Amino acid sequence: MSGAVEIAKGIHLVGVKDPGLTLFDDLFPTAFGTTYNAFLVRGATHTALIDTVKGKRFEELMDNIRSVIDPSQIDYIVVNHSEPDHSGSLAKLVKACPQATVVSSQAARTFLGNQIHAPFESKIVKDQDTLDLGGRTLRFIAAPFLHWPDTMFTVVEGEGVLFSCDAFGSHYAGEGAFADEMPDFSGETRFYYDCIMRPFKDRILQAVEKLDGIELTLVCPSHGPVYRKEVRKPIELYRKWSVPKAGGKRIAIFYLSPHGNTESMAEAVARGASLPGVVVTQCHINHASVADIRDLMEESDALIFGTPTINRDIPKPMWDVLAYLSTVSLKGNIGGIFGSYGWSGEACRMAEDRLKGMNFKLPHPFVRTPFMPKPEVMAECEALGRAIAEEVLKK
Ligand SMILES: Cc1cc2nc3c(=O)[nH]c(=O)nc-3n(C[C@H](O)[C@H](O)[C@H](O)COP(=O)(O)O)c2cc1C
Repeated sequence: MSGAVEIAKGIHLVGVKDPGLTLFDDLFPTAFGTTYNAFLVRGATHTALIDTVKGKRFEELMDNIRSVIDPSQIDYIVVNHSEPDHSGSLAKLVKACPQATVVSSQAARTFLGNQIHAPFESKIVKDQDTLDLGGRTLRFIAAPFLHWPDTMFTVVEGEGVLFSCDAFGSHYAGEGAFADEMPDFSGETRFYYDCIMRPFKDRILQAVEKLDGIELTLVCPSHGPVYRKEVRKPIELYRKWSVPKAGGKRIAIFYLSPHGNTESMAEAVARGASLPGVVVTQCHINHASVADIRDLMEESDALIFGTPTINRDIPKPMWDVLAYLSTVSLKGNIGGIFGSYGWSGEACRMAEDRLKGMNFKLPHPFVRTPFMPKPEVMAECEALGRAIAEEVLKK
């Protein structure tokens, strides 16, 4: 239902739209569906297809390609990233175009080998390598971890056409091909960044810097609309969202406390951590938004978690907070744990396992106590806070 659209002379958008999709990757809600963008780039002598579409939509991709050229004329299939929403049609495509060479990073080639258990012609490219299509040259720009280790951008040299893979994308299946033809979808661009790109802020800044010297005319992400006006806008937004906030040393204490005991311990931890030069924030997780919690995680040099034991477990709201750790770009990996319990007290050990699993350094053993903390336990909580603050100040 999508059809091919010529977005520049000899460059066609041949991907497909999926406006009915409500949940992407079984993980992220998509209120406006999505698109799987693929692009046909024709030179005087050779033709390249940039990315494919998800496997179930292969026939529509082929129809779109056929409306422009005979698929047997495709010489190269560039895989900017091997995730199946972009490479899922590759196995069928290499059968349909046996003369085509698959061009990718080494990492993508390895991942494709684990997805397509059949041989295919392959060419590995590195950062800044080029590929001649006859009067038109593709340049490859390594962009690792945007958002998989294999990712690269492809640029049509001298024409400023950037195929940016998942970077700058949006789950938004609007009418037409271009961003300026559609209602404002900037909320979807931000949501996409938060869901997919946010854990890789350092890598984003490195990749965006590589685009600085290129005069861009079109920015073509692999999801959502293509930018032909204000083409630098999504790139500059990525830079803005990824630059670390300036400021002194910060420690955040996340806790919840049905009966107030863990809260008392949190106050003692905060007292201990409040050394000169350290700003301590106590965050009752049920009184903060997810966005606030994730921002606080990213701004803080150390994260301390206070959790009671409920039904022999960490209570779900705290598990959720511990899960956010893998969805943000952490500034530091210093941590601590404390909490009250009644009779079995499993939660602190579980939280410790989670933090160790995330490579956290724990300068002080966790502090836990049955029910109401005694003065000596409060002193231990202060010592925990102080040990963490001292560790933060060393950095
Ligand atoms: C619904 C519920 C279930 C609980 N289950 C456990 C448990 O399995 N093991 C345990 O050691 N304590 C359990 N407790 C006791 C709490 O951990 C204890 O009351 C603790 O002091 C609560 O900390 P808080 O005052 O910070 O809320 C449970 C408490 C509640 C309310």
